[in-house]
Amino acid sequence: MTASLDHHSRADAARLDDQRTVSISPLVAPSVVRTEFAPDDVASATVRTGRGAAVDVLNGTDDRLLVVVGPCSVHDPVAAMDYARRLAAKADEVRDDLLVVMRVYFEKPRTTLGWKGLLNDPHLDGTFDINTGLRIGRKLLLDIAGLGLPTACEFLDPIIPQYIADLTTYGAIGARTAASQVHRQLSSALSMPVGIKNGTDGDVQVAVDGTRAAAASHVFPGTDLDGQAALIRTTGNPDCHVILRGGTDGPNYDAGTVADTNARLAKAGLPERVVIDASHGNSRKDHNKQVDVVTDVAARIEGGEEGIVGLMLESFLEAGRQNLTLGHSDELEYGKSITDACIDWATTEAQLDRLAAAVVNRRAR
Ligand SMILES: O=C[C@H](O)[C@H](O)COP(=O)(O)O
Ligand SMILES: C=C(OP(=O)(O)O)C(=O)O
Repeated sequence: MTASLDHHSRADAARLDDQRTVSISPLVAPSVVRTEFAPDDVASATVRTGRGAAVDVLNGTDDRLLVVVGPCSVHDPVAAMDYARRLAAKADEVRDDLLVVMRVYFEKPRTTLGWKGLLNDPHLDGTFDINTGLRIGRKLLLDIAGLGLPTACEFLDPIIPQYIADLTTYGAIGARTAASQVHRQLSSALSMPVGIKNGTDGDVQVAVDGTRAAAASHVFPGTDLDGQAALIRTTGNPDCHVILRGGTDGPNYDAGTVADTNARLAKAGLPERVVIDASHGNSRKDHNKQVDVVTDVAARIEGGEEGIVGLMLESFLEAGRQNLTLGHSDELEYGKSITDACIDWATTEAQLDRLAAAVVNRRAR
């Protein structure tokens, strides 16, 4: 546009623009980061096999439960790998009954303000070294895939998937972006199953609508692997589904809401299946209440309730949460969340055992 403007118009346009932009600097291209951290055969097989298994569980051709479990956010790659090694061993132990996928969440959608995740501020000090964050994040996904453990990410910024989506087995669209057309279009392009959360106010229809929109084909502006602006044309994603996460009015993991959600999905011509998030509005952000959710849902599953295909848990090495003071990450307690409170490792193992037993008991019915 600017090239066709005369000298006066260009000067005028410059005065109209960049009134609040402090600086614009280069972002490393996705292809560069992908080349630096390329998947080997083991990592590729983890993602390919994990995605296929997740689709089978969602479609009911695999009778296991999908369990997406891990920290609310990753802030320390060393602790994340420590957790991943334990989870990989546990996942192997329960593999006949559960498909375990580790939450490796790098992007945090904030209610107002706060640390926005490892990709945005990897040094936890407000320096926003995103070029390093993208490399740290991708390397972590690669290292976890190398353990044979599939990973899940929330996708928030529409540019980010080009850097990490190829290593991701399960994607999520959060409660704050479920209504966003940008995120629905993005979901329609993603090569993995994507769970779309109900709204923070508890509105389930927004997630049903999002699932329907993401199943359709779209054409939208995005970026290609070289970081160039590009037009993206998609097929639509048939593996999207609703995640019930509760809301400001309280929990929504009850059988009535599950049945109502599945009825809404059927009415929209979509598969009747939901994932239940034991945390967030369903635990009223009290990590201990996640155990109540698992206990209740496990009993219902083994009792024959249909339509629940998976659960999501927020879990880390240590229980609870701690506050981050930017620039003082050396003061943080190892293995404890700096965003939402999590259940600890021992409690996590017990919940996985309980869910595995529910699947065994359901089979025995
Ligand atoms: O899952 C994480 C949080 O619930 C979400 O990012 C919102 O966090 P906030 O309300 O602390 O900003
Ligand atoms: C931000 C998250 O959840 P929600 O969108 O449900 O608040 C999350 O799962 O990390």
